[in-house]
Amino acid sequence: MAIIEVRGLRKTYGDVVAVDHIDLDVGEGEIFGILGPNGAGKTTTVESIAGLTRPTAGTVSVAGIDPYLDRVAATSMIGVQLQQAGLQGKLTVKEALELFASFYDDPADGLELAEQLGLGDKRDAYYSALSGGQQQRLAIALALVGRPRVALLDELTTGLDPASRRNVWKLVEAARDQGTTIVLVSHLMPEVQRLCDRIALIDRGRVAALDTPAGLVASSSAPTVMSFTPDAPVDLERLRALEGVAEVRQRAERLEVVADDAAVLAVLDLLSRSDVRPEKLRVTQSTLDEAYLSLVAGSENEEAPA
Ligand SMILES: Nc1ncnc2c1ncn2[C@@H]1O[C@H](COP(=O)(O)OP(=O)(O)OP(=O)(O)O)[C@@H](O)[C@H]1O
Repeated sequence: MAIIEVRGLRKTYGDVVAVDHIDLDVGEGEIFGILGPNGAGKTTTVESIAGLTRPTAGTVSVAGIDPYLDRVAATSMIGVQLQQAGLQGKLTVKEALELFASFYDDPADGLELAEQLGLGDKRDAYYSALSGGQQQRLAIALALVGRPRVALLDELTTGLDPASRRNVWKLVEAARDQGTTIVLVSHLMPEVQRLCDRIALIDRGRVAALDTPAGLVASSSAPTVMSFTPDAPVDLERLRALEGVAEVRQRAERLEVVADDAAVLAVLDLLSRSDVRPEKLRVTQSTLDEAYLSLVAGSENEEAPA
């Protein structure tokens, strides 16, 4: 069942069309990822789902309410981590967690959450005295402290160190296991691949693709590359003639065969019938990174994710 329904969402700022016409359904209990180039409209979409911005056209429903019009219900149901938390500098970590917990009926233990995010020794520190990464971890804690039905996490771990990133991933998974539906924006492919059940790829204000991480990889045109050292001469023309083989390259004593997934077995079969052993065989499947780049190819925006 969809807990978030976005229909025909459009948002313009003067002449700038931030979101063009977006339809999305996010199922209850899902971790749903939003990917896309800088300026594609991801934050605007998340802010619309949070009810923080008024759509120019279209509708947003979160558990049956309009989050822009019904602010009271939205605040008690949705936790939001924005790129700019905009907290008062003279609020301590503990005070901020207590304040945000007070918006919800059944909040988690804020200090325990702070501990899990490595902020245990910063409980009495002012927000303004935290480092950028610490402020970001606090923003994640504030989004999750209410055990909200829906958590919206924008640029989840951008700028966090690898250990903190893994802690955040565990927390996000734990929140989902406790029933929170999560929408996250990220530029980090390993993060999206590990966490997300489905991904919407947003490009120039529209949904360019929507699938599971594996589905996106499979549907992209990014190829598989087989690389091996043959122990005997290979008839390269016969290899090139196989269906699904796009290219055969000789790299010193190694051969690289660029092919679609289905052709891999045909290549191995031909080698076997020719009595050639493919030594040190490596098959590099296309990654989500490559799928992303092939799906947004042609975008006027040159910027790509890290
Ligand atoms: N308040 C605003 N006023 C004017 N233009 C805006 C405003 N907010 C966003 N935009 C424009 O709308 C477009 C989409 O912005 P948005 O922040 O949604 O992109 P994004 O996909 O989140 O980008 P990023 O990955 O860089 O965070 C951009 O062209 C941006 O300049």
